[in-house]
Amino acid sequence: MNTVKVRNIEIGAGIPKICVPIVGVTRNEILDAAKFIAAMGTDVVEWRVDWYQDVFNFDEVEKTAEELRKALGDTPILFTFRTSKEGGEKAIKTADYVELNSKIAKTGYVDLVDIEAFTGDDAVKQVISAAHSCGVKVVASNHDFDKTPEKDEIVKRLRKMQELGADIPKIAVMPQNKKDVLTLLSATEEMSTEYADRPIITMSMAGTGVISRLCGEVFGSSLTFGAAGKASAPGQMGVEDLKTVLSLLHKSL
Ligand SMILES: O=C1C[C@@](O)(C(=O)O)C[C@@H](O)[C@@H]1O
Repeated sequence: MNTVKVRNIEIGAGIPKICVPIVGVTRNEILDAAKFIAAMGTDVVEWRVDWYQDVFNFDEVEKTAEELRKALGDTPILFTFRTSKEGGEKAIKTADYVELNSKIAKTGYVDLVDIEAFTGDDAVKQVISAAHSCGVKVVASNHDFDKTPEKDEIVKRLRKMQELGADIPKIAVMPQNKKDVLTLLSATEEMSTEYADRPIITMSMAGTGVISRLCGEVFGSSLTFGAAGKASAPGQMGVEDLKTVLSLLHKSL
């Protein structure tokens, strides 16, 4: 199993890494959140840029990214535009989405970019190759905020992300009952032991799915999202509690 190294964090090795999202609307809100998170300490920060009011002005995005990098020191930054069709705040034209992700990768201010895997294979490959050409890693993602697909379908999507060349395949699904959480965990176990040659990230959302955000080290998910202030998705636990649970489990494994 290959791991993914970003700055001094090795995703896929040992205890699952904690990623804290920033969902500020203004530059000040974003930087205040960054300072708060930096003081608290986390493995990775996700900038959910779809929340940012100036996201369609790419020069402003770059300026904010530069400030964000300063505020976060050496903490790796994951840059994510979550589109409205996958549960995010805004819609974006595919050409702009590719341009935004490619441009931000080139700045050197971010370490990872998130590309929604079902944007279209050409667009996904374009972002992956732009990111890789400047040493930026790619998380390919897929979200279902209504339901949990069958196990085979979840595995199929994760495998497709790997085949497209993403460094880290990721899927977030909504459980309608407890069995759906088992389906997600079972797909995670199967993908990570039988098919993946790289780290993967999976989660079952909301309260019913919260267990899946804690047991990644057992079933094969390498990173978990935790909230510091406003959560970016249902079911995210506070970072301090998350750290406690992950380390308790780690000690007993
Ligand atoms: O893809 C994900 C996972 C997530 O949706 C979650 O359920 O924790 C939170 C998002 O901010 C992130 O981009």
